Amino acid sequence: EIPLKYGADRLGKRSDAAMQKFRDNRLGAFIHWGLYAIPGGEWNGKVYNGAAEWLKSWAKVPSDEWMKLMDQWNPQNFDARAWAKMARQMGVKYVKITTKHHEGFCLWPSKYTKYTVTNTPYKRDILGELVKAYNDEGIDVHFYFSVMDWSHPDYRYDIKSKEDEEAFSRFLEFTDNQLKELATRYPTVKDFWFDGTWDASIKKNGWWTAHVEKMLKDLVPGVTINSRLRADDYGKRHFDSNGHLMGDYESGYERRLPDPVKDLKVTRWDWEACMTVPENQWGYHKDWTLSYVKTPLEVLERIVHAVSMGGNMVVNFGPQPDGDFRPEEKQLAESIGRWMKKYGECIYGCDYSGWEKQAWGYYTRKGKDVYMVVFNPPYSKHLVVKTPVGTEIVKAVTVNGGKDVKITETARNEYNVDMPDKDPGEPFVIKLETKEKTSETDKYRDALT
Ligand SMILES: Cc1ccc([C@@H]2N[C@@H](C)[C@@H](O)[C@H]2O)cc1
Repeated sequence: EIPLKYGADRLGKRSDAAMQKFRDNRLGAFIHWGLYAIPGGEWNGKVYNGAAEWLKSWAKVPSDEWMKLMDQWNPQNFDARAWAKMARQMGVKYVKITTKHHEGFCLWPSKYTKYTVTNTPYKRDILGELVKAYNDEGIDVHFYFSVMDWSHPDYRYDIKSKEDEEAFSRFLEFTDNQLKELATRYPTVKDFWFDGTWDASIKKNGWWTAHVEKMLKDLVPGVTINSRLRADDYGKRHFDSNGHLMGDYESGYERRLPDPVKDLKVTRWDWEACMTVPENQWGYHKDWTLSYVKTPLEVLERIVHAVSMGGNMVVNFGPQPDGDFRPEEKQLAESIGRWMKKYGECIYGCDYSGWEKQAWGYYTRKGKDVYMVVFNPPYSKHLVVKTPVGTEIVKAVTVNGGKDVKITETARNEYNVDMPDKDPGEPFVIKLETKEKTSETDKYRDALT
């Protein structure tokens, strides 16, 4: 291994209670809310089909013109308690909120910039109201923070001169101040999820990313930090130059998931995926017909897929400029919540099973219990299960029904699990109780080939 000053400061998964809670939460929601919600993807009469929160970039709007949107920031239908109730009903255990996205507009009254909610007709501390409302519902709050800040004159994409160096040094101090402000104003924050850290300017300042991780962990004991913040001595990001994960969990699975067969390496570390419901809209876009919009079942499958590989899943919501949610997102939350109420025990506190994936769906595991989450019932009416060597199935029951399900041993470490008598008409869950195999001898003979 090569010596590093700013590489991973820990090998292996964190094992403290705060990280266990992060892991057990499993299902989160993203809130992308900022000035970009006002134009909603349209500028000067032209609708752009790129990500709505990047409209300033697509339409090449100068920052001072873009920030004039603050005069229109007045979300009269914003109700933090209603947002928190919707999150509880969806069954999310945490919410990640964009405190400041690339545009530089702050949802909290930062004293380090004029681009905040204070200087809008609305005035109120939206972030503070959301932190309280979510926490009151027993929901953890995570802060999304974009290091790249299009509104700040000292931001630099690269460091090519002494002037760049001096400006960027001022920018890093400004960023430190905002992060300290967030950590001290909202001490119940459980996580910082950094974005906007891919530019050369950050890669050349790996030391600063290590300093931010340490500063926040000193200010908020137990807080978790995503790998995307981190660059090492050589500008290597997420995994340091020795291949060790930096931060507390990998945060590279944005709008994509690891393959359940080819990418099993991810089960060795903690990771969290995040996803959009349309193809690529994080912020509010007025026209969702411009790309495919995932159905609740397609969102659910991604949630289960992530948990089956020992990861978390964060489903994105882009609130409207008036502070309410679009009907499609309310329906999604309601639909996922209905499923979680019945079957959520296969998600919360669950992890990778170590069992070989089958076509009918995904496994998750909690202790000695293995859950079968069935998305694709087979014409054979038998769900094939292959247990690891030394493990046998004692019992199978339906979750949310408690009915026994017949299991037939078909070969060594192979079983047919019957489908429930009545087709649930939706993805359903069977809980397998397992135990270590008592005897190694059995009636099966391997072929001689
Ligand atoms: C190329 C690109 C850069 C940044 C993003 C941001 N990361 C997501 C989590 C959103 O915040 C999106 O704006 C997406 C694509």
